[in-house]
Amino acid sequence: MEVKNKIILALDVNTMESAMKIAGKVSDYINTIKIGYPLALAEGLESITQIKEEFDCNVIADFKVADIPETNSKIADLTFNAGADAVIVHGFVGNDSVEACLESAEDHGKDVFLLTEMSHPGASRFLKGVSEDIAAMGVEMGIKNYVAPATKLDRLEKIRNIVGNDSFIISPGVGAQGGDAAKTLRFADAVIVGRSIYLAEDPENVVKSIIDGIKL
Ligand SMILES: O=C1C[C@H](C(=O)O)N([C@@H]2O[C@H](COP(=O)(O)O)[C@@H](O)[C@H]2O)C(=O)N1
Repeated sequence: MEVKNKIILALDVNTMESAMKIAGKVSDYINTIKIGYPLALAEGLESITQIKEEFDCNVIADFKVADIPETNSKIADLTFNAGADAVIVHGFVGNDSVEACLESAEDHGKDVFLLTEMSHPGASRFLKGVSEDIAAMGVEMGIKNYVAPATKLDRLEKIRNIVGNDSFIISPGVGAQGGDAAKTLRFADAVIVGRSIYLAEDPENVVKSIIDGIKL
């Protein structure tokens, strides 16, 4: 996935009106948008379709898919049919559940991002202990796209070392959660930014300053 300016907008607003407004303000700089439960539950899977059509952008559906294989297949099929280019899948549920999403992605010519470790403090209690195994499972399964935290650079580096330099890592936690874009991009290929952009008075200016900070 070609992510313009290495920035993915996490569009965690709960109306199409605000989604369109914010995405429109930054569309010159951002070509990849992550849509998760806030917008999808509020406005339906149609939100994916509309954003994709309006901005001709990459859409990553952040549904953190984590069910049994049969249900994962249904979730992934519905998500890709709505127009998503990729779906984020939890790895802790094991390879059969992840495989179900991979098969759906293959059927649709789309991608899976495997979520290895999360950016919030609570992830250290359980997920941290298995995140490297999850990354290793992803490698065994031939997965090339991963999610790993911008707030824990030591963990991000470990995940990079496991998945290799030819894998594509996107990292959430920049800005509102304390992560730094430039430092994160030492190990990741793109950063995910939500509140710092969509809550800003001037989202375009925030994006431009992140881009400047990355270039330094
Ligand atoms: O570990 C993870 C996984 C998950 C994800 O990207 O899959 N996210 C998502 O990334 C965005 C950060 O938003 P903001 O904090 O910039 O407003 C939100 O949509 C979160 O749901 C994380 O924040 N950490």
